[in-house]
Amino acid sequence: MSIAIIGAGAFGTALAVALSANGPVTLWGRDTTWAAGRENPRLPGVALPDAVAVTGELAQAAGADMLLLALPAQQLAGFLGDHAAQLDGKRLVSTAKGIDLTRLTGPSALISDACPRATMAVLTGPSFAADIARGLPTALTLACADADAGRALQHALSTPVLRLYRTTDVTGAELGGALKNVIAIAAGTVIGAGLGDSARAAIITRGFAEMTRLAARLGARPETLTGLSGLGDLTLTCTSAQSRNFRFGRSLGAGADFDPATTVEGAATARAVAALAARLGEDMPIAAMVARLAEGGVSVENAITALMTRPLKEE
Ligand SMILES: NC(=O)C1=CN([C@@H]2O[C@H](COP(=O)(O)OP(=O)(O)OC[C@H]3O[C@@H](n4cnc5c(N)ncnc54)[C@H](O)[C@@H]3O)[C@@H](O)[C@H]2O)C=CC1
Ligand SMILES: O=C(CO)COP(=O)(O)O
Repeated sequence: MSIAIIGAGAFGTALAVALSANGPVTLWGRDTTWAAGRENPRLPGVALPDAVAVTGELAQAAGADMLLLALPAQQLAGFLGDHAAQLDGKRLVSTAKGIDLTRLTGPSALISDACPRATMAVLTGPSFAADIARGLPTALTLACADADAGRALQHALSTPVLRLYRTTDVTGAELGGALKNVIAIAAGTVIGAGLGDSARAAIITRGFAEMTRLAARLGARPETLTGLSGLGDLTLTCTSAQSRNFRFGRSLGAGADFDPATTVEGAATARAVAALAARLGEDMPIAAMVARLAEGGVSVENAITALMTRPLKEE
C-alpha cells in the first residue's frame, strides 16, 4: 500500500522517516523550501532517507493508497474543506490530537463530514516525533470503525520498531489523544509553579477521571481510555519536558514566556472541552481551569485555590 503524509511538521516528517523502512513515502508540505537540505527544521538533526520524496504538489501525494493527515487539529477542517474533492474516497488516517473549537468534534467527524466516501482512521498514542524519527521502539493505536480496513492499515503502518495495536473504537482513541493534551498543560502548570510531584500525580489521576467521564458520555469504550491512546499518552505527556503541552503549562506556572508559534493542541482543545462539557452537563473542573489559564482569565494561584476548595466528594 503506497503511503503519503500530508503535513511536513515534526510528526509528519517523523512518520515519513519511520515508514520509509517499509518502502517509498511521499511527504507533502505547504512549505518545502528546506527539502533540498534533506533536514526539516521542525525535526532538527534527522536526515531524510532517500525513500522519502518531499513535494509541494498535493496531486502527487493524493495519488497514494493511503494518506496520513499530520496537521494540527484546528487546521484540519479548513484543509479538508479546501481539498475534499482530491481526498474523498481515499484511506485517510488522522494523527491530530485535538477537538475542533468551532464544531466541537474530533478529527474523525471532520473527515467523515468533508469526505463521506473516505475510509477514515485515527493513529494515536504515546509517541514523540523525535523518538519515532530516531527509530526508538514505539507502540501506537490505530482506530478504524471498519475492522477489515483497520487490519490492513495496521499492517501497512507497522515496522519492526513501530508496533500498532488496533481498535474499532475511533471515538475513544481520538478523545484519549485530545484530552491528554489538556491535562498535560495542567500537569506542566503545577510543576512550573513549584507545587511538586504529589500535586502532579493528583492532576494526572483526577484528569484521567475527567477524560474517562467525558469519553464514556460520548460513546467511547472504557478500555480504550486505559490503553495507549488514553492512559499511555497521558503518562508520557504529563511527565516529559519533550511535550509542548507540558512545557506550555510549565511556562504558565512559572510566569515565563512561551513561543506562540509552537503547536500546543491542548490550549484550544481545553476551550472546546469546556464548551462540550457545559453542553452535556459534565463536570470537567481541570479542563475548565486549563481553558481559563490558557486565555489568561485566572491566575495560577487562584486556579489552584479554586480546584482545592471545591466541595469534598467521593473518589
Ligand atoms: N510532534 C509530536 O511529537 C506529535 C504530534 N502529534 C500530533 O500531530 C499533529 C501535528 O503536530 P506536529 O507535526 O508536531 O506540529 P508542527 O507544528 O511541527 O507542524 C504542523 C505542520 O502543519 C502545517 N500546517 C498547518 N496548517 C496547515 C494547512 N492549513 N495546510 C497545510 N499545512 C499546514 C505547518 O506548516 C507545519 O508544517 C498535532 O495534532 C499533534 O498533536 C501526534 C503525536 C506526536
Ligand atoms: O502527542 C504527543 C506525544 O504522544 C506529543 O505531545 P506534545 O504535542 O505535547 O509535544
